[in-house]
Amino acid sequence: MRGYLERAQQQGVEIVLPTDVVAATAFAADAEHDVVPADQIPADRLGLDIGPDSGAAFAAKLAGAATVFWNGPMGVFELEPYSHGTRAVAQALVDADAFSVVGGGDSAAAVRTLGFDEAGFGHISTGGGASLEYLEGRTLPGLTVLD
Ligand SMILES: Nc1ncnc2c1ncn2[C@@H]1O[C@H](COP(=O)(O)OP(=O)(O)O)[C@@H](O)[C@H]1O
Ligand SMILES: O=C(OP(=O)(O)O)[C@H](O)COP(=O)(O)O
Repeated sequence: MRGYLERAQQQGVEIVLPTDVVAATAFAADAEHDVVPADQIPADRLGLDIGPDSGAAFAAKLAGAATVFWNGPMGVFELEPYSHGTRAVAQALVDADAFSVVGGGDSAAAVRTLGFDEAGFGHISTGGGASLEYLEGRTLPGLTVLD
């Protein structure tokens, strides 16, 4: 992780990390959960979503973007208490002028499960890792066959 952050800094790429996290006592919707600073998750808790400050910060960054590629929900969106971070990012994409691509089976499911109109996004693909490899310029066997 630190290696990635160093490489990004060297190349002038900004990485925005969460500053707060929803920390729960168990992987369950009815578990006790609180928002804590990202670097202070108690040892007996699980971080299951980004917190509201992070959601707002991510949304603010997305508001000014021209193109957004979204791969991966912000938390365990399937459980309501931990769906708010993912909802904040999805709403930011809908509100932004950016061309947005949602890539990933779970990200695509999140957009639908949370009730967003798919028309609010530029493109939704079930391919997550595959989409990223395609953007890297790698050859995808399935596409090669179609050529
Ligand atoms: N903090 C977390 N702890 C456990 N599971 C998580 C956490 N955050 C997200 N998840 C789960 O990971 C899955 C998303 O996987 P991911 O590979 O990131 O998405 P995609 O398929 O869109 O690429 C979802 O089922 C989500 O509930
Ligand atoms: O994007 C996905 O996963 P990934 O983000 O782990 O690559 C999809 O769930 C991949 O599903 P598939 O490999 O059946 O096309």
